[in-house]
Amino acid sequence: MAGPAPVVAAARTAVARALDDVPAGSLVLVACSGGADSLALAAATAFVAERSSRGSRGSRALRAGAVVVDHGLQPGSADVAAAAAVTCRVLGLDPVEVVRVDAGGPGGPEAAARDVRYAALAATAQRLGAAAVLLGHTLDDQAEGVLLGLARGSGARSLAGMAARRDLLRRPFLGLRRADTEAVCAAHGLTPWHDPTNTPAPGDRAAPVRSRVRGEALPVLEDVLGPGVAVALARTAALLREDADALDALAAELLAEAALAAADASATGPAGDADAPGPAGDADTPGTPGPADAPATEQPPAGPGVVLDVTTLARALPAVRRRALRQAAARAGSPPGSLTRAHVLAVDALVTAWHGQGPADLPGPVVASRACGRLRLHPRTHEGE
Ligand SMILES: Nc1ncnc2c1ncn2[C@@H]1O[C@H](COP(=O)(O)OP(=O)(O)OP(=O)(O)O)[C@@H](O)[C@H]1O
Repeated sequence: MAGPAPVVAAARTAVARALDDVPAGSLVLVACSGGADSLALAAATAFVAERSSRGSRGSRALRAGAVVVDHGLQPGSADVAAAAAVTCRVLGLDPVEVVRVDAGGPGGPEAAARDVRYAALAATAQRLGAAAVLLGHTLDDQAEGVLLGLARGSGARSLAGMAARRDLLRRPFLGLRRADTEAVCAAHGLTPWHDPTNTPAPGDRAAPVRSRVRGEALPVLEDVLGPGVAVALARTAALLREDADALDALAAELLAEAALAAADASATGPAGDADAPGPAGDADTPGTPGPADAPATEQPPAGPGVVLDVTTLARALPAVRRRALRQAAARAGSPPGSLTRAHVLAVDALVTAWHGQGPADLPGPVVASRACGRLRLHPRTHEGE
């Protein structure tokens, strides 16, 4: 007997690999919108769970269910969600839950819907005791995100795109194309729902920007640069993920080292010699602490927050140091998504271009200030400090 179509087999293999560390007996949940990607994922996951039950002495090795989130943003969304849930049950997934959310939060409709969706998926997984939540993002989704990130001037972490695994979340289809998931659905006789906002009319400036990247920008790039642009963008994400992971690890080490050095210095008394401004107009001189003439009244930073040794920070490479400062700001209470490069450079200048400038204001609100060879990042108090 002929086996499944190659694309069906590829989808099943991708799901099985994504779940290879999930303990026997676990429940895994497919996040299903009813679109082609997540319906194909539901079909592949149902197969993998069913097959896992055959080789495990009667007890099901894996249980697979589904969560359908109804954002209530479009007329008929409840019907779309109900239809997706029915299809998931027919495929053999159990339990299947429809979760209604209120997507009217801040940040624009797309961002708000995404935030409440992820929160609903996490809450449902916790309530049902699921070991993993599977998402249907494909290589094309990854490529679109990288292109958007490039156009917005993002750094390596953002260009690294979506992780194949992060906490409970798994994205088995990052190596599959959107056309593959359509083909998997067709092979199973499934009719996916096509979200009308995903296919806006050309030039529709009111359409979600990601849909326009998908429908207009990427096709133009493929036309000009040749086919393979999406694959190349996804490869960029994979390469930068390795780089960003390495740099983040180095930055975390630097942060720990700089915090330890600051604590050691505190234990041995105020430094008092590293904070006099350098020569006037010398703001770009990197990493050169000024002469030992700090005002006698200056005290080392006190109170809560993150305290770091400036000399340790100044020795590091800019890419590592600026990441460490970003991590420090986040630790002090700055929402990472709100920290711009300008914010990070302002804190970096306190380390490498010190000329007695005042504190740097960061989102949170958090304040970064330098005194006695130490950099302190802390939540702004109501006294305005
Ligand atoms: N309403 C929803 N309910 C549950 N999961 C969802 C929902 N919307 C999206 N997801 C999950 O997030 C993934 C990516 O979402 P995105 O909005 O990019 O969907 P998409 O590209 O339209 O995918 P699909 O074809 O699966 O709808 C989906 O494949 C699915 O796993």
